[in-house]
Amino acid sequence: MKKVGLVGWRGMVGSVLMNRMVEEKDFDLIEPIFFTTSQTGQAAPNFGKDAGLLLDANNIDELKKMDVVITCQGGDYTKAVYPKLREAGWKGYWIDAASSLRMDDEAIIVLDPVNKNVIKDGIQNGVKTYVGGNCTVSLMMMGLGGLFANNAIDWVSAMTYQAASGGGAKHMRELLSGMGYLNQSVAGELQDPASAILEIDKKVTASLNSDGFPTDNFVVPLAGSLIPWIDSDLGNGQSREEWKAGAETNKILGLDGNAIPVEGLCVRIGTMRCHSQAFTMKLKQDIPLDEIHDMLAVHNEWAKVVPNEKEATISQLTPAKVTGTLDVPVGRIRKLNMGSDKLLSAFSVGDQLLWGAAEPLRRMLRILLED
Ligand SMILES: NC(=O)C1=CN([C@@H]2O[C@H](COP(=O)(O)OP(=O)(O)OC[C@H]3O[C@@H](n4cnc5c(N)ncnc54)[C@H](OP(=O)(O)O)[C@@H]3O)[C@@H](O)[C@H]2O)C=CC1
Ligand SMILES: N[C@@H](CC(=O)OP(=O)(O)O)C(=O)O
Repeated sequence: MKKVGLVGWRGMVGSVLMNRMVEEKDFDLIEPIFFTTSQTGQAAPNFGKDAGLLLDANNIDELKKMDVVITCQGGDYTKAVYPKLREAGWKGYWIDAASSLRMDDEAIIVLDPVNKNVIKDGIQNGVKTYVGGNCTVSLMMMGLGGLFANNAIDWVSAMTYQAASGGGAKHMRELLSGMGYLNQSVAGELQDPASAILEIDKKVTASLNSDGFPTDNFVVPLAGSLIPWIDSDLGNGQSREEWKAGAETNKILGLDGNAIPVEGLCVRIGTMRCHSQAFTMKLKQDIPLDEIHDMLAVHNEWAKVVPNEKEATISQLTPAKVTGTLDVPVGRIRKLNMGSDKLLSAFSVGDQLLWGAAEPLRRMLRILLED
């Protein structure tokens, strides 16, 4: 049995990963060893198997004993530990949720329903470092996988609606605190059906901009507002989150540079853990809608085509419906009335902690175990 070191298992992404590993009985196939950066020596969690005590996640000698290390601990941890581990001669498999190593030549971005061939080639060629993709990129590729696989896309613009969870657990809490703060500020008026809506709105706006509104994590209000910037400022008008779309999509597909341009604006909105995206695509040729539906539906078992009708859309294509599931529904598929039959729109929703973070890592482990 392979010794698998788990780092970051009690964080938000790590907890989702542990749940999925239990559901899929992955622990039956491995010898799990749990690491921590803060609780060395305490009892390890028991996911159906006694795993002794927590080991120090910065102890290179202990990590060196692992066949595989899976980390959801974050980029700073990866930057601090991964080079030392490799310099110490460790030849094991490193599976990582953080973005730090994604674009390194020695790393493959994993999303096996889309790039199993790239992963298999990598294993064959001795690649030992496998990194999960950015959440919006992975979710776009799960939803539109059929079009990418058929080399049907000339370019795509992805306008995102990203959930608070992308920032981490504290950001989710802040969103809820903000919602509560706004509600409290007009609780009395809401009880009274006769109260004037413009008075309510005035109070809500004042609350949004008041010093008491919780903004420690997002810096500005999210509840009752939105934030059209995610991740750092690259200085060229683009956010790092927007840059990832083109860079990672092409790397996942094993294409050079920006072979398929992917561009757009990334926006944080007040949802908990589902990222949504509105796509505008130029197809390489005019493909009939029913063929597009077929391509999307057969590509992977999680992409679900939603008919472009009001009832189906509002009941199936929302974070409320999708949260906690592996489904990636894709709807609003239509040719845009802009003078070309090659211009297509689509909208997708997906749980960013599942396909956007934990699931590709879990499946990468499975691929290694089955290899
Ligand atoms: N959030 C997201 O959407 C995505 C995140 N990622 C990557 O995953 C990394 C981890 O993200 P995320 O899971 O959100 O981070 P968390 O902040 O939830 O967890 C990170 C670590 O914080 C430590 N920690 C300290 N206090 C607590 C506590 N009370 N409960 C749980 N853990 C605690 C744990 O380490 P220890 O046990 O060692 O103390 C834990 O592993 C990110 O930095 C990013 O690189 C990737 C894709 C998406
Ligand atoms: N940046 C994403 C979450 C994330 O962690 O992305 P990445 O793994 O690319 O750093 C978001 O905020 O929604």
